[in-house]
Amino acid sequence: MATSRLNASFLFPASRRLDCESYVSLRAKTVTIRYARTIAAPRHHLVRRANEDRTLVVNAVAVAGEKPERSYPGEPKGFVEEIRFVVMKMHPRGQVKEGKNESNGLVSSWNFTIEGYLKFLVDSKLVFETLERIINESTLQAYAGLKNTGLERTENLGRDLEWFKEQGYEIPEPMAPGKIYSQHLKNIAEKDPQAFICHFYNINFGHSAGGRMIGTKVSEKILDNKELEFYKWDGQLSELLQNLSEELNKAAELWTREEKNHCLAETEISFKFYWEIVRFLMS
Ligand code: HEM
Repeated sequence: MATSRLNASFLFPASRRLDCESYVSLRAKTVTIRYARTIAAPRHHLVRRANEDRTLVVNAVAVAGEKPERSYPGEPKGFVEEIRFVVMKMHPRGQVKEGKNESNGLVSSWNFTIEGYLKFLVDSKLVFETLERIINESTLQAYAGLKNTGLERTENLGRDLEWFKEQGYEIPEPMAPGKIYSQHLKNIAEKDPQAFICHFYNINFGHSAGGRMIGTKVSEKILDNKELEFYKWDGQLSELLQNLSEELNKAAELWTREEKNHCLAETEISFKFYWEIVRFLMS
């Protein structure tokens, strides 16, 4: 019999007494158990830790001959890799190759205009602003590690828009795609942290990947290679992203498989909503 590390999490009704052993024999491995309100912690020799955030970590004994649970693409590397896998499948193939300079794909054929780019920047600012305000003002434990990641973009975008204004351009008001996305974020922020965190991941990582690639092309084609603040970060971007990945993986460790799947399912909404903003760049 072997004892192995855990990745499964399990929500059980506070009213029911937990029968560790029967659960363990179903799943084997170590199990994280979250519960909604204080209950008598199950007195069982398998309980390793009962902490303030109402999580019990249990070492379970693997049952001989038990089939391993279904694993999800990316799962062994952590939950962020799972979301990444889902969102990458939503990208048309050419887009990713283009990002790696392997093809002259979709974005290269777009005829950028300052007018379209300004709409894109204004709506992006509204979305980042909403995302960042929610995280900063929320008292939800799930968002605690997402404050001050160094990836915040609102102020930088504000400086860029100021620069365009100084150049004599009129800054448009936010349009429907930005307003709709922002409203969606507000709607889910308090009641659905798994969905909200999906957007948090996609917006931050999407901007640092495809977003930067698009920014470079816009800059070359219509801004005389001017590098905007939107694409500048204090410190190493790779490090900031790595830190955020770790925080997101940590948050997701407390989720049930159903909650993780719910987060993954939100990816499609995130991609669609942000895509509507990216579309301002096509003309
Ligand atoms: C024209 C539109 C887009 C282009 C050209 C594009 C391009 C790219 C490229 C080149 C990568 C890097 C792939 C790699 O390193 O293997 C990437 C990654 C990614 N994209 Fe997009 N993308 C676009 C739209 C979107 C949208 C609408 C979203 C969702 C909000 C999104 C979210 C992401 C995410 C989350 C990643 C993973 C980043 C990482 O793990 O570092 N992308 N995209």
